[in-house]
Amino acid sequence: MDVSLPAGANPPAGADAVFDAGRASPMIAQYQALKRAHPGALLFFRMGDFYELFFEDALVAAPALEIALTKRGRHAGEDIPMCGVPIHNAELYLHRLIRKGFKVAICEQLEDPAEARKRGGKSLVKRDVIRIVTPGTLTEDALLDARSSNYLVAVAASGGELALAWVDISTGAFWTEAVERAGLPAALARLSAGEILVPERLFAEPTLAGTWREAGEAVTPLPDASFDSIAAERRLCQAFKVATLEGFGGFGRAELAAAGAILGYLELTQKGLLPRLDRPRRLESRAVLQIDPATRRNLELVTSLSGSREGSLLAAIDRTVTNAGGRLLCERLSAPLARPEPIRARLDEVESFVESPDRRADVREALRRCPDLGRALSRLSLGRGGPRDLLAVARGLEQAGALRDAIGDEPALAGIARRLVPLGALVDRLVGSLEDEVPLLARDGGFIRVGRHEELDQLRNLRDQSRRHIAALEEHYRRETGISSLKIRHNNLLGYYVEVPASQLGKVPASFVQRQSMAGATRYSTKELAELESRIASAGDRALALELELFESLRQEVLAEGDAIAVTAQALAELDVAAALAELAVEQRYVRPVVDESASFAIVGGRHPVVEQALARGHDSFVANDCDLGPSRALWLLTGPNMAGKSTFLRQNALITVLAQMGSFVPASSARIGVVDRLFSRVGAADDLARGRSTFMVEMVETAGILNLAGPRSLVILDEIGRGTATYDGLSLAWAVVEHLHDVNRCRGLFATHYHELTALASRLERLSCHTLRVKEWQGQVVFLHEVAPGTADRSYGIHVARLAGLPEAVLRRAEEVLHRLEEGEARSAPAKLADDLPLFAAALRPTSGPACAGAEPSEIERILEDVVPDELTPKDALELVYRLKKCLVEREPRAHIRSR
Ligand SMILES: Nc1ncnc2c1ncn2[C@@H]1O[C@H](COP(=O)(O)OP(=O)(O)OP(=O)(O)O)[C@@H](O)[C@H]1O
Repeated sequence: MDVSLPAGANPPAGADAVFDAGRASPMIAQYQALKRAHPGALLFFRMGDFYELFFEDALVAAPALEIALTKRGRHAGEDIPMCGVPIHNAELYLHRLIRKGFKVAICEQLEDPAEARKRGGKSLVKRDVIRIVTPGTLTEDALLDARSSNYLVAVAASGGELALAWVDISTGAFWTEAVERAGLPAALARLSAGEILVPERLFAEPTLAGTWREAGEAVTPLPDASFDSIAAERRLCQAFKVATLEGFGGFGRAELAAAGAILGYLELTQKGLLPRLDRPRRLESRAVLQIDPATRRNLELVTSLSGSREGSLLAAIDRTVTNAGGRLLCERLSAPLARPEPIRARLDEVESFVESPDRRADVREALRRCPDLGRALSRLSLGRGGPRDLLAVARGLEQAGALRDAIGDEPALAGIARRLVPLGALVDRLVGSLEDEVPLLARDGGFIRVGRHEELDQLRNLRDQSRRHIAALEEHYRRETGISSLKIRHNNLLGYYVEVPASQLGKVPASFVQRQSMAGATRYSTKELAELESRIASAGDRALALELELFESLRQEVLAEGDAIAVTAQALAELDVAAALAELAVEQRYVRPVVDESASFAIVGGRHPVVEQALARGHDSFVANDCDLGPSRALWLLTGPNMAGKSTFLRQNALITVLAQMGSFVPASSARIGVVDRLFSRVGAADDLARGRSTFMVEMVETAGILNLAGPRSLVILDEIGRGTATYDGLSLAWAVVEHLHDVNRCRGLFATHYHELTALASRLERLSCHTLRVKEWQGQVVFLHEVAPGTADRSYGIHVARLAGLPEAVLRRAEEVLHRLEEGEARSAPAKLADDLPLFAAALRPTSGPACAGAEPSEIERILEDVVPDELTPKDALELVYRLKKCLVEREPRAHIRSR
């Protein structure tokens, strides 16, 4: 959509006190004072029907908004740069600026210019900032994504503890969580916050620099004083009108500090107005499945690698019918649980809907009629709501009552049913007071039902009759003057006026007072018209004022039930998610998983939820596979040709775990999962050039994170570790990583590799077993069966895949020739012996018997080794020796660093 503002659309200069030359004019002084009070935000300075931006703000905002940069008046001998946006579609521009990471202070006129004029000729209109719009404090539908939560997060530290607090002010959800340092990136990635408040001291800590970088634009550093835990306690007590926080559960100092910082920031940005918030609740870190940012990205849980929702797991499983349900599904997918009991409770809810299709259909039908209760309530609480929000509350509550009846006495849904509070009296009052169709903004009037309020009805009649009087007056003037084309019109400048075309001017009576003459017509005022106008205006104004009063009293009635409405909104969302997951389960043939405290991981007939649906669209079917990572075979080494389905298999098991632990049925014929506490996945490789990390570096950083954090309850998915470097470095690293996972981390895991040499490890590591993806060679073609079976792959068929990809035939033939020779050489080097040759260095240093090594003369490496007396080497000598040998190898035998497959 083109939202650029034509240069001429700015209001004329001089509409308010002037921006004049020389000293700061009163207007500039007012502007500059407001600007100084709100550093770090662009100032939207209200002037009539526009928000204007001046000086530096104009220079920054004009290109960001793609609107014309103009100038207005002069200051200190220079033109003042300016740009502006019309208020009627200011939200559009705000949206653009917020998206680009700006914060915007909205400065309004606090009085009518006429009132200012009454104080004397050049008096300034009073203005002040009424709100600072920041990415974490949005409430408007136009600025928010309807189907994802928008969190404002604060991170705080106290006495060595670290904690988070977060709110979604568009629904009032308020949480705290104590986190370990190592768990901070995972917690922040889970929340995917719109804005993260960080004390300057933490922001400057070098060990956290990577975390803040990861969060990017969202981070807002604030003075350390904003995170004072004593002040925080006071703030929380005030906000929730309690004398002590004891009843809220035991918050740590850092949690208090973070929660207090959030309240402080809300007060600052909302200018003292606090939205309705739930009482803060503590989330225990161990209650949720820990998923670090890289794993989250790799598994494409809520967005695909390209950043869009399309292609993600969320898009594949979302069958919710309300926005609130969509948000809750997204939250649950981002934060699956790590305790079997609450998972089972969620699964019970889903199962009850799977088993009763009729109830499911009825509930989903009723939910479709449910507006976004939570967001409507939040706007009303901040004074930003309108009649449509009141009506949304009424309709939502009405449906809540209907849904409670539809659920009946189903035991699995009793917990939800109890929280659906229909508030019948409030609904009756709202529905009785409001028209069926109401305007968005209260100031537009016309939303209170006719017949509801006697005085209002009288005023409206008066106003509407007056309008009929205008029509009658027009008719009267036409007859009296004989000017049939005479019209009575209205604009903001002249009010009501009579317009006569130029050709008829001779017939205009003397009593008409000329106001404005234009090319084709002349405009007049008359005494009768002025009187009528004043009657219309006063009746209209009084009617509107009365309607606004009635709106305010309805708003207060709604807010008085705010907590009950918020609870109902949450219950409706939970109902939507349960019914939607049941719909998905039936549609996609998912089964209820068993999630318990055991150490099992037994998936029978597992499928990849996203790939399966994609294949189905092309009428292809997905080949189901089993995966059993029970205690005696917790680690699988998966080999198989390119394109055989290794990555798909790895991911599907991680995704089945996520689905099971978020409380969803899973794509399998049966699944038993001993609850997983941390999920790690390193799949694929991408450069992170922006952060100066190469592909290999990214791979190693992520692998380091896994080896340091994975424990016996973790599930680790590793795909092609080590492929980003020279063969032997890569193989050695992969080798050592598998050993570490097996011996030290002792986690459940799947490790896919093209280093077939690694399969030799199975004979030494008791819980490691080898599996492969089967292929069939048929008439010179390779057929991928996508079946996982015990065993190892003998070839990678990389050249076959390259042929499918369209590499030139000459290149393919040459590659086949090289492969043949390399394989001949490899056969003679007996790589399987590697397993017996630990430590690894010995294996890596043994000269290969490829063509480049086949000389009769002893090689340089052999000569060096001949001179070495191992017992006389210091550790430093040994290390230098390794470097020397390695250098020789690279100089003499670059081919050894080509991957041989
Ligand atoms: N179980 C399956 N059933 C049907 N099709 C599958 C299955 N698994 C994978 N595929 C198809 O095969 C394609 C390749 O799968 P995948 O990327 O997992 O292979 P890979 O073995 O990891 O390949 P590479 O080693 O080249 O990375 C997928 O895009 C998918 O379309």
